Amino acid sequence: KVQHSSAIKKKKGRRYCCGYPISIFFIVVNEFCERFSYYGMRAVLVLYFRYFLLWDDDLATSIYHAFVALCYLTPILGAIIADSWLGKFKTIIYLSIVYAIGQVTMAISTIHDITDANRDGTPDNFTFHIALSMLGLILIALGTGGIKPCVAAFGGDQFQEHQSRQLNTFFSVFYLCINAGSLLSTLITPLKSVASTLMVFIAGSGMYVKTDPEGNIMWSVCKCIGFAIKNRFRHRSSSYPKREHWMDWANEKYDKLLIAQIKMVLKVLFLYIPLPMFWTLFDQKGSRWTLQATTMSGDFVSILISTVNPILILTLVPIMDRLIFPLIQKCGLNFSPLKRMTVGMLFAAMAFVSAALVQIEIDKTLPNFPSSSESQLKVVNTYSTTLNVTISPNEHLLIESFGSSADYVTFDHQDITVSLNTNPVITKAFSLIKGGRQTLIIPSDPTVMRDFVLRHGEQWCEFSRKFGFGASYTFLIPSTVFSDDCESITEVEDMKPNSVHMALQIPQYFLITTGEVMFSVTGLQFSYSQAPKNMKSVLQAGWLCTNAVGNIIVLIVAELGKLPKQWAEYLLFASLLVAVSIIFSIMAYFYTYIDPAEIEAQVRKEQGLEPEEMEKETLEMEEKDEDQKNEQGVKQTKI
Ligand SMILES: CC(C)C[C@H](NC(=O)[C@@H](N)CC(C)C)C(=O)O
Repeated sequence: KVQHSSAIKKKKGRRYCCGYPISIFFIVVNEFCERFSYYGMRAVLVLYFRYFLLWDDDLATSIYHAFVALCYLTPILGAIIADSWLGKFKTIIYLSIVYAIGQVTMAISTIHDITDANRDGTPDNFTFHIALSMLGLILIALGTGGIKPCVAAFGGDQFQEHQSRQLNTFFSVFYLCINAGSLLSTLITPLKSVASTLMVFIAGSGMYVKTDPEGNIMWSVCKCIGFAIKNRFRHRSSSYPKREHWMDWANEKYDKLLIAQIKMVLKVLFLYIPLPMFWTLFDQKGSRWTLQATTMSGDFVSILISTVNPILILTLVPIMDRLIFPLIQKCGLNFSPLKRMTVGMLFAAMAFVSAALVQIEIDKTLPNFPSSSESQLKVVNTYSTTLNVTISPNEHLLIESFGSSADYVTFDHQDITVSLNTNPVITKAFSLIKGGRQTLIIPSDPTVMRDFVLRHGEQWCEFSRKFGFGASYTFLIPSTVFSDDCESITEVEDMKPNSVHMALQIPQYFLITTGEVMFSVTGLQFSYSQAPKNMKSVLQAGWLCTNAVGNIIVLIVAELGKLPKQWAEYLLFASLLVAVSIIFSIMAYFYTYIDPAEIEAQVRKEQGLEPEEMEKETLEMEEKDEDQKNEQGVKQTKI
């Protein structure tokens, strides 16, 4: 009772603005700064691996995905610390310090002068830099992941039970801040942002509602589940009467309230099983879709593509919240949170169908590369006259001087003989590389061959033309050329530039972001509303874990190899998500929404704890009155 009254006393310090507790301002600004720091660092991480640590593409991508997965696994640790030991407020403070140390460690690891004794611009001891950066990344993952479930749940704690509308708006604004932070971080450098994150959070210290942790709750949960399983196994004979729920087998030893709370959490966690599939598709934005963009044309659009998701979130969240959802409600349709999440999944599946269609368009324009048993050859003629080139047995090409064969010629054998109609006729045998592309250059006259560098010292030729994305060229430089006759240099296009414009990716980004708003924002709210009071952070962590599992699936899929056609892989993922969303909708159909506070009150009542409950209710009523007075006070002051 003493502990309870002290919690209520703290609640009485609440201050309001427009019906919202002022304390949430500090929490959303804190989230904005944290995401600014996280995404700013993440944006340059692969580049750091690739160009500073000199790792290859595969290693850089794998470590990057492993880091992202770790960031969404550590929430479990943060939630356990918060709900069982330190409480959310202190956990956020301590883990933010760990986060800041991680960022500083990471920053130090990028200073090559530390080990560059000979000052040649490259570090002398890569092991030192790798070890330091890995330590930094682990600390960052611990910090960012650890505080993530606590910040969302701590924000939710600032509201009272009758403020469910404000609570939903809070989660939407919270999501907006995540994306505003990430958007800004791609535009400006995230300098000192972890320090600001911490300072903003501490600034609101006096205004927060801080609920105390209830002992080592996770340990009690594990012991209770373990006991229920053991007890069920001991009474497996059919002579024992069945119990309504398998957790009821813990009734003999554990508190009914704890059992009821575990049941609530398990019910939601079970519902989460199919959800990682959504994130598997969502997270391919950063890998497969980015690779798809590299085979497309468009300069400035590439910047837009990297920021299109947060920009769309900033526009779609208010549109959905203020227009679409109320409109659906007005039409008398019950668009419950789980239905929204199912529709969100279907949107993500549609995004992948759109990606497949774009891929089919791209494939039409991509060069036809040789299969592993074929070889391809292009012939370039730098001879002074047009030549008739015969490639055995029956390929005849007419190539004018300083020109090339129209395209690569494909052979299903490797040994060829090339004959030229020069005087005398020249014939030469070649062995081509299997599965490769080669160019055969017919020299002008081997005796007068000379080197020419396109831009070097005295001799240079400037090309003002723009080279297309993805194209490849060969320059034919006559042996007689000097800097004043650049015109005689001929350009042969080996590979055509990409011609499918990046703007075609916008529909798939629009669809996946619409899906994200329906799925992710709703999932965040749902996880908070369905969790018992003492396990709010744990359920937030469970929700974030679905993202970690999704990322791990991406890693496995990338390692296992791909289908021969990329568009087929996109369609496969889309169909998998449709199948998963059907399973999820069936599970959702059988899920009954609960009010955890009401269930807890009911169990307490059954346990004969009415007096305390009544006292709490009375206190809450008093508090509600006081809050209303507060709100009116604010309004009157405004008037
Ligand atoms: C697991 C998530 C809820 C991740 C969430 N991401 C987003 O909101 C993205 N739209 C951001 C974008 C820049 C990829 C987060 O908390 O970062």
